[in-house]
Amino acid sequence: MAEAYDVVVIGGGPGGLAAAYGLTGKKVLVVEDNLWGGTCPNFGCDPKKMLYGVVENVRQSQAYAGFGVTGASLVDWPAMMAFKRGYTENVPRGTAAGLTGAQIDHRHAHAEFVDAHTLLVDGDQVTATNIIIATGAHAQRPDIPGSDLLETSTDFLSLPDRPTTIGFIGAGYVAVELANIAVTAGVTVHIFQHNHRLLRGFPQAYSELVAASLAQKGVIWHWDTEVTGVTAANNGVVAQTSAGEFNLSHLYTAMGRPANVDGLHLEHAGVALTRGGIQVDDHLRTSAANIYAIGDVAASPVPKLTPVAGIEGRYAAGQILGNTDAIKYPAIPHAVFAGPELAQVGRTYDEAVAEPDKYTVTTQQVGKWYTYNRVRDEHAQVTTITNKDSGLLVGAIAYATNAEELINYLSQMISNGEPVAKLQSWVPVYPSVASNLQYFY
Ligand SMILES: Cc1cc2nc3c(=O)[nH]c(=O)nc-3n(C[C@H](O)[C@H](O)[C@H](O)COP(=O)(O)OP(=O)(O)OC[C@H]3O[C@@H](n4cnc5c(N)ncnc54)[C@H](O)[C@@H]3O)c2cc1C
Ligand SMILES: NC(=O)c1ccc[n+]([C@@H]2O[C@H](COP(=O)([O-])OP(=O)(O)OC[C@H]3O[C@@H](n4cnc5c(N)ncnc54)[C@H](O)[C@@H]3O)[C@@H](O)[C@H]2O)c1
Repeated sequence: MAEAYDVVVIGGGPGGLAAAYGLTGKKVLVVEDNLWGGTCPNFGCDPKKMLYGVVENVRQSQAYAGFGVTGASLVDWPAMMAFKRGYTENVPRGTAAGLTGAQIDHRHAHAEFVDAHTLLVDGDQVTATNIIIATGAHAQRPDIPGSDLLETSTDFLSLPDRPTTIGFIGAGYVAVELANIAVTAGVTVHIFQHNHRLLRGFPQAYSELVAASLAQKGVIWHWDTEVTGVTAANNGVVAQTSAGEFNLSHLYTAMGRPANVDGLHLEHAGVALTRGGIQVDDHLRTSAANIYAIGDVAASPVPKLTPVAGIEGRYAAGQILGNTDAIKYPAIPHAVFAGPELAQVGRTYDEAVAEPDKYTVTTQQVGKWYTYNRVRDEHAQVTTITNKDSGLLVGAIAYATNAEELINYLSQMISNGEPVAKLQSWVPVYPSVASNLQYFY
């Protein structure tokens, strides 16, 4: 007989785990067919930022050359990867142990739908009143000859030895962040982008600062370039492109991350797809009333990030426990770890300049300010967007060393609707990222 649960969660990443831990009092099963913890701690944010920490130290140390630091600062690739593995290799076991400790049933197995209340979990039938789909996303592959020779960010993040020459198809988050790690470590890096725009979600002027910084570090940009095919070579691959042929040790696809829906048999449960993933309403309910979709797999109108998957997981759990409010997202900050970081939150630059009667947009070159001068960050730049009626901060963009921390503070002020006057009665450590806040707007 099929085992019966109140809720089955498909996917043991940040979204699925947040949902499972939020379902207090329910009989829950979590099913994961790869590594417990999902993309972020195994193949995404966390290992990426460990490598970033190493190369940021090199970049910052180089910035002080002639200002008190002498001698070459270089990346030892195998040691950097061993440092990363020291963290990642404990993630799956630790995550599964957490579920055991919380007495949440979990199975390392593949799940697929039989109908809206029944799943096949590695061949066993399991029934559930509610099902939460939290299956994440995967790297898109272009439809070109030799596509199977392309590697992904997951392969990059476990490269045991430093490659000589690599390429990325695409100029979004993944390509920019991994190219920065590689080029700072002494690798020759090519980026092939089919148009002339990187980091689409950020204001163009800011994205171009990142492009210029990467070019200065040695990244070779190939704008308006299509990769048309890939063939195997002795020491790697040859990329055929509209700009000619390139011999590369590795070529990575970084063209976006479509939803993981293959093999789920959503059609058996009446769950509809749309552009961007599984169609959900403002309660994260799919077209099947008892089934929710959260995180990267859901076509919810928010960036696909770990904190978003967490918010959506906790929200879906709350719905199953009886809450009926529509989901309301707070201001969601995001950052590209590009050495230095480009980060933003809230109302976007393009939205604000389109409504000059409503918003004041203030851009300041802050490289000569004490805070940025002391970290040798001469190109630092910050834009704030305020609402003309209320005077409140509604958006911000920063390109600076530790921009992610600056944006975290500004994000808190936006979410809480705090006026700048509130900063007068707040005492941050001086000098620090926070001690500048009142001067930005
Ligand atoms: C290189 C890289 C860097 C990133 N850096 C950042 C960052 O700095 N900050 C940030 O906020 N976000 C970052 N992200 C995005 C972040 O990793 C995702 O937004 C987050 O992991 C989404 O969580 P999720 O639970 O929705 O999906 P996932 O973490 O992908 O988890 C889904 C899980 O479901 C499992 N699964 C899929 N199908 C089935 C099935 N049929 N049966 C059972 N299990 C299944 C998968 O194996 C996977 O473990 C990065 C992503 C990448 C690739
Ligand atoms: N720091 C972070 O928060 C972080 C880091 C990495 C990934 N992520 C998440 O992962 C998602 C996926 O990242 P991504 O970089 O794969 O996608 P992306 O959507 O950020 O960028 C995709 C890039 O590929 C380009 N592209 C698309 N088709 C192409 C083609 N045929 N030829 C050449 N270029 C092509 C696009 O123009 C774009 O520049 C992000 O949107 C984000 O949600 C977040």
